[in-house]
This record gives sequence, structure tokens and C-alpha cells, in this order.
Amino acid sequence: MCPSVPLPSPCPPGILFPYSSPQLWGRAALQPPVLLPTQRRTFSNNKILVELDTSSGVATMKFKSPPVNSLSLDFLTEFCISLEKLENDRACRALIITSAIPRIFSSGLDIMEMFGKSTEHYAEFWRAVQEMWLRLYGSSMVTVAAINGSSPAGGCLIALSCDYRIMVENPKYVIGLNEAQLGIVAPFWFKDTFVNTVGHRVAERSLQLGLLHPVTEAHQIGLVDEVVPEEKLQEKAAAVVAQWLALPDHARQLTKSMMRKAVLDHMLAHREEDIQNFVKFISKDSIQKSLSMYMEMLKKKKS
Ligand SMILES: CC/C=C\CCC/C=C/C(=O)SCCNC(=O)CCNC(=O)[C@H](O)C(C)(C)COP(=O)(O)OP(=O)(O)OC[C@H]1O[C@@H](n2cnc3c(N)ncnc32)[C@H](O)[C@@H]1OP(=O)(O)O
Repeated sequence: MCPSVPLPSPCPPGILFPYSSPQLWGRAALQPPVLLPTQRRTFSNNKILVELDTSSGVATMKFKSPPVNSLSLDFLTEFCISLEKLENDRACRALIITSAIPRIFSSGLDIMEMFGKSTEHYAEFWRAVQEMWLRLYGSSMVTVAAINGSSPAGGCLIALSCDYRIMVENPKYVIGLNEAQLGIVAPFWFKDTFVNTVGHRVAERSLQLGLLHPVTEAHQIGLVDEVVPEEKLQEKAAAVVAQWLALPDHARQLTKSMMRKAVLDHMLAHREEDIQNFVKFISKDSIQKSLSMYMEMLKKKKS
């Protein structure tokens, strides 16, 4: 759905107004409370499975890209297509994002997409990362991250871009923006999304040290909103969605837009510059070396 206000191309559908069309806001919000039979619509691709319950208006999206749900260009493309489909579906009002891979929500951006490739490839990849964030952070749906595994860097960004985060209680799971540990830097819009969630001081320390927070700590600093046992995750996510959907869509959406607009506008205004920055930064020999060493370290850890 194209916006009424001109946007830098490509136009991100579903971005909260003033970009999105007011006709989208109503969705199923004011339907009378009649009891409808449960109806499911499913669509799937190689990387993602989506199930939409049209009677409740709640979609569940499961990442299923082994081994670790890394955000490759293909994954990001499929993710954006799925988000666009749901955003434009009047029957869908809420989205729960979770993983079908045991122990991993998402391992973040696929490091191989940032290593040993052409500048054209880096630019295309980064535009896809931006697009994913624009669509998710600017979504008019209620979005809940049901985090059932570790979620570093780009995986954490996906969770941060949702309205609410519920994480499974497990001493082995970690979450955070650990870019500094890889010798790279979280871009300003990752940082802004993080600051808007945990506040400036907590974000500054966590970003500078590239911290991956254990679940209890993530809860303490407000990076996740709730911690639950694995078997309660889906039930809790459904309850949170029901609570948020009890409000009129337009009021919730206007409020969400008010809270997120400045960060979204800032990124859109600097989108091309941000791509150029990324390409220049990631192409540096020293950064390529850091990424190579990090991948080596991951492999050694296994053996
Ligand atoms: C100007 C701005 C500039 C730059 C901004 C860039 C912003 C970057 C954002 C990012 O998201 S960078 C990615 C950060 N991600 C990580 O640091 C996670 C690294 N991975 C791990 O910590 C672990 O793999 C794990 C996710 C905790 C899973 O551990 P587990 O023991 O279960 O699996 P294993 O480590 O054996 O991994 C399996 C397999 O997958 C490969 N792998 C893991 N993560 C990635 C990844 N992000 N990209 C690509 N590949 C990844 C790993 O190497 C193994 O491969 P192998 O089987 O071939 O050895």
C-alpha cells in the first residue's frame, strides 16, 4: 500500500502513518464480538512459516532456517514479503514472531553476507536489512517477539522492533547487540531502537561492551518484558496479544506512531547515506579481518 506522503523509494508498505493509508487502521477492530469458527490460513517459504488465525486476527510467524536462523539476503527478502502480506491483510491485526529451531531465535545478520563480497552485494544486503527494520518497527500490527532461544545482534534487533518481548527462561540463552565484539558497530537506528527500549545509560554500556545478556539480566534491564518457562511461551504470547488487541486499533496505532516516528523518519532521511556508510565500513580490510577471525572463533568453539 503506497503512502499518501512521498517517500524515498522503495516505498515501505505498512509503515505507520503518516506513511500508511488510514483505511488500513480499522482492520477487524470494530467487528461485533460474534463467535466465529477458527479459520487458519497458512503460507510458507523456505525460511519462514506463517499461520494466520482469521477468527482472532493473530498471525504466528516461525523462523525455520537451519542451522541458526541467520539473516541472509534470502531470509530477509522472505521476511519482508511475509510482513507485507500480513500488513495488507485486513484479517490480520497482530503478529507473534518465534523460532522453529531449537535453542536459537536468530543468530543475527548472516556474517557470510558481509564477508568477501562485492560492494554492490553489500549495498543490496544492507538495503534489505533496513527494509526489514522499517517494516517491522513501523508495522501497524501488534507485534510480540516470543524469544525461544539466543538472539544476538540482528536477532535482538528483530525482538527490539516488536511491541513486546517474552523470553524463555533458560540459563543458556543470551540476547543483546554484541556488534562491538565482532569489531563492528551497531548503526544509529539499531542504537535508537535499543535506547528507546532500555534507556540511554543501559544501552551505552551494553553497546560499548557488546554485551550478550543472560535472560534474567535482560529482564532486569528491560530488554525483555517477561520471562516464562518454555511450555508457557505460546500461551503467554497469546494473552499479551489479546490484551493489546482489546484497545481500538486506531488509538493504539496512533500512539505507536507517536512513539516511533522520530526514529523512523531519521532513518528514512538518511537511508542512502547509511547504505554508503555500511559499504565503506564493511569493505575495509581491517573489518574483513575482524569478521574472518570471529567466524574462525565460532568454528573453534565447536571443536
Ligand atoms: C556501519 C555499520 C556496520 C556494520 C553493522 C553490522 C551489524 C551486524 C549485525 C549482526 O547481526 S552481526 C552477527 C552477529 N551474530 C553473532 O555474533 C552470533 C554468532 N553465532 C553464535 O554465537 C552461535 O553460532 C549461536 C547463534 C549462539 C549458535 O550456537 P550453536 O553452538 O548452536 O551453533 P554454532 O555456533 O555451531 O553455529 C552453527 C553454524 O552456524 C554458523 N553461524 C552462526 N552464526 C552465524 C551468523 N550470524 N552468520 C553466519 N553463520 C553463522 C556457525 O559458524 C556454524 O557454521 P558451521 O557449521 O559451518 O561451522
